[in-house]
Amino acid sequence: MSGDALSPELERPYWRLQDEADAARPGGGGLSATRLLGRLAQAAVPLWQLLRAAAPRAGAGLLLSQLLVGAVSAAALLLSTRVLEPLLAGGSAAERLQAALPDLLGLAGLLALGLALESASARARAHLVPQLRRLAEERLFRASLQVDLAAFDDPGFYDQLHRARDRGVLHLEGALECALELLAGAIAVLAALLALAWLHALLPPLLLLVLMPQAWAVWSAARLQYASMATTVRLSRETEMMAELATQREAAAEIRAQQAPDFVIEAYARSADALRDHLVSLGLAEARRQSQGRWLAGAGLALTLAGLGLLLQAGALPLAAAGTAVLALRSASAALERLTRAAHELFEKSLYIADYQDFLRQAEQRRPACPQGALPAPAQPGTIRVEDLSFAYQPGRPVLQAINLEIQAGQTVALVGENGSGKTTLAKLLAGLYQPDRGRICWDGQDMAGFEAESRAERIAMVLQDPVRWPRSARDNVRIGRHTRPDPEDRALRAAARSARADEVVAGLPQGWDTVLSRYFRGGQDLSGGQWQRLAVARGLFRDAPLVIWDEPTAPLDARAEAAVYDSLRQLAAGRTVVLITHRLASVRAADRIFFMERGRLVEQGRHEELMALNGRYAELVRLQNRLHALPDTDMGATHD
Ligand SMILES: Nc1ncnc2c1ncn2[C@@H]1O[C@H](COP(=O)(O)OP(=O)(O)OP(=O)(O)O)[C@@H](O)[C@H]1O
Repeated sequence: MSGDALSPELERPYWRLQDEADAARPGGGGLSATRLLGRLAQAAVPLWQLLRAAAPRAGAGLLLSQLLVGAVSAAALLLSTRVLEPLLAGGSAAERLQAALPDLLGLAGLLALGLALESASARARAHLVPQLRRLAEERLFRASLQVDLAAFDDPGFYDQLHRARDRGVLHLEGALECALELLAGAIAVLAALLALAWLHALLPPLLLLVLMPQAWAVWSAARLQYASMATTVRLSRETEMMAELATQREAAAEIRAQQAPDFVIEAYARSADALRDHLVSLGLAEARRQSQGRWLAGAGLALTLAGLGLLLQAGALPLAAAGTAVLALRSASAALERLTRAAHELFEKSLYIADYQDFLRQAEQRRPACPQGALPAPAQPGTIRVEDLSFAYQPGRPVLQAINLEIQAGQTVALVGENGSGKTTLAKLLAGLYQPDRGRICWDGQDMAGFEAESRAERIAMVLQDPVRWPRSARDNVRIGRHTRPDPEDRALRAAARSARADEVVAGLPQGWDTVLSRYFRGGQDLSGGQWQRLAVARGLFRDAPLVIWDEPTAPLDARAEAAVYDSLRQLAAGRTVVLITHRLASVRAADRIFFMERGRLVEQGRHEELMALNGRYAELVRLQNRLHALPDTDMGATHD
């Protein structure tokens, strides 16, 4: 990676922020008040929906307590005037105190009520915030687990998912805090304004003289941050990428082997220095605005006090009301600061929340459609016929073209061909993981797209080329093949493991089947590539389905384990349909049918002997492999037959 700024491609995933920041630049529309209010409202809607779903009562209780806190503080302000009136009147101190006592007690009661409401609202928040996160996360995971597999091949969708996961959920949680702060601040300012309006109609405008400069300072600082958001995000991303490389377990060995620590540190320092300089200049500009705001607020305060003095002198305002006005001024200005800060933060978070919402909407559209009148798939998939099938991951770049083939029920067939010829893709279509762009796949004459997705998946066991290494126990790694299958005393589990020679792997683990297979956990254990593969094969065997699709099941296995897997495959084949993808042509000699693929097309098919007699592409590959293993062309070089 060069030290220069990242390529536009790497920045693009955060296009939303980029667009927003562009809009904030001169001529880009700017951060208008309507834009801000619109964004805040947009963020509030999903928050409110989540709150209602997570804990409707606690949510409503929280809102009510916030409103009551505002009402109590307005009442307390008004009562302060009545307390001040006798205190500022003539008479001895004892007489004045006695006259003020009832209202003083009332004021104390109101303050106590305010405190009780505050603590009730804090308790409700403590309940709500984790529940909100939990629900938001679950919605995200459910949505991503339910989308079509093809969605994961769309870089836009995949990026959106990660933005929603990495930032959306986190910011939703923070946004709730901000929204509550905003509400509390707004209610407190409103309460102060109402209380002052009650005392004298001229007091609210006087209060605004102090509040407006303060609001202006926070607002313009927010605009500055907003305008520089794209730069901040880009530089932070660069820095984070390097920080992640420096701390990742996966990269640790290679960084050392390539003697690259200095390279990583230098790359980190370049972007981190730029980020630091950018943040410092932004911070200084913000501080300038804030201090201008403070000076203006000071001037506003002087004007307000002068106005109060004039009202007092003219006898338009009693001294007690003037005292209350000063109290209201202090409380409103503190509340305004809270409010503007919360609004600013909520605005920033609203961008991420919009990402989260967009993702959920997209995911909903990407859910596989359940066809009207879908039927349960037959218990035993009969003859499988692929008719004129074509498929492309990206428009205009076909990976499979006009495939026609037939697999009889109970046959073991092999898909062979060079790298990238489309074998895995065809296997995934056979498994229903992708839908053909053209043509169809029929089970006993019925288009498999018309079967209920769940029941269709039930009939298929698939071991993929690069199986998932579940960071769970060894037992879970096998049982996940059919986790709901009752298996008293692990009998089926152990049988599957024996067939895949995974039992030997488990015997060497410190806690046997209960060993957690991940070094990320204390006491966890990692396995070699071949050992993982044995577990994956056991997983496929444990699944015990009538249609079995094996994609390179033995690639990383040693000869003994490979022989064991093929033995089990032969046993497994009885009564099942097996589709085997392999580059080891020796292992497909006994297949009932071999399909040879080339550049997305099916170019040859037949039994081994037929294809050898044809002397085409398959025969050429067989001869090549034999030469590699120094075997005569008549021999298939089977190591385990
Ligand atoms: N998810 C994907 N998105 C886009 N293109 C893909 C995707 N998966 C595979 N391809 C492309 O489709 C073509 C066929 O890939 P496929 O994995 O089906 O081939 P294969 O015959 O199984 O290869 P190999 O023998 O190397 O496993 C390749 O050109 C590959 O780059």
